[in-house]
Amino acid sequence: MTVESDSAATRTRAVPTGPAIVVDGLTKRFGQRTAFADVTFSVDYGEVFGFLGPNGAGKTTTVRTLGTLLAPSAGTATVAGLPLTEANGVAIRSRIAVMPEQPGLYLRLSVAENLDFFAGLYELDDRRGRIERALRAVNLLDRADDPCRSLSKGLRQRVGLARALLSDPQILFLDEPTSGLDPLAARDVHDLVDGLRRRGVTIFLTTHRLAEAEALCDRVGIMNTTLRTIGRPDELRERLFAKTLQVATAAPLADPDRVLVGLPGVEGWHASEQGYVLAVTDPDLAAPAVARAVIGAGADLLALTPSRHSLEDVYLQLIDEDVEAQAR
Ligand SMILES: Nc1ncnc2c1ncn2[C@@H]1O[C@H](COP(=O)(O)OP(=O)(O)OP(=O)(O)O)[C@@H](O)[C@H]1O
Repeated sequence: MTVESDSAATRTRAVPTGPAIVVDGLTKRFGQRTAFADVTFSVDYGEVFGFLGPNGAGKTTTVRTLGTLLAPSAGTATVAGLPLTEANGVAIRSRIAVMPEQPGLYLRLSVAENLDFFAGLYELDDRRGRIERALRAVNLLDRADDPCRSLSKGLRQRVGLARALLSDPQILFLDEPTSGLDPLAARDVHDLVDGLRRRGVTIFLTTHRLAEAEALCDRVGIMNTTLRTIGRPDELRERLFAKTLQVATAAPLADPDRVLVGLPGVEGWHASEQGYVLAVTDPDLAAPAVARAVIGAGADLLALTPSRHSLEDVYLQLIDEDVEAQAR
């Protein structure tokens, strides 16, 4: 089944629905070294999927494998509706694009000349039209004649993105697209990724920047040779961390058990530096009852704050568990 949508380069084309990528037990070894093992997940068309993990976790090798640049050692995958086999390599590559960490541009050529060179290499039709649409998609039309040598790292990254968009891919693999960029240039890339998502491009994004993944990605997978977890950022937070309410009072409660135990949604409490940490089933249910009880007990309530765990907390928790397991 297909639905109509704008393409990455503002042209209307059909965007397939269903899984864009299906990976089942995929493994890649280089001799004795295992780059990644027994990885299973799927990504839907139109999703922005974040692939996170520490250095050496196997992210780039996974992208290179799904991008048909490396053959898997075991397992199966389907990419853009086609089984990942050597025979399907050309057909898969015509439906996807991979933007590596280094954009790999010819610095002496202009932006447009670079894109023309790659459009020729990929044997694409309508080169002028494609180049114009790709440049428009990354807001670089006005820099088309500038030599790439004269561009900042952030702008070169945008040219790399334009290069990846030339073939109007269904799936775009972005490997560390903001690596080495300053926060403003990184924000530009984020805005572009967001724009591509709105146009229905499926994005597979590897990154070390957890705030970036949290802001951009519908779901994330956390890798450390094997896939440690996968889900929406809020799901992962809920799965890993208990919900709490921090209660700050001007002075300690005379009898915290009498005030806090048995309140709706409150499962337990312990003292903290600022006051009390309450384990709760639902902070929205517990907070009003806690506020009434604390004030009712004659205490001055300074703050009532639900716990906030970031994707970074989830990541660090999982990776720390791996480090501890290896140390044992
Ligand atoms: N061509 C290769 N030959 C041998 N080993 C390799 C090769 N490519 C990658 N590896 C190994 O596979 C493992 C995974 O590497 P990979 O580059 O996929 O990790 P990564 O998660 O992308 O890391 P980073 O965040 O540092 O880019 C590493 O141990 C790496 O040394």
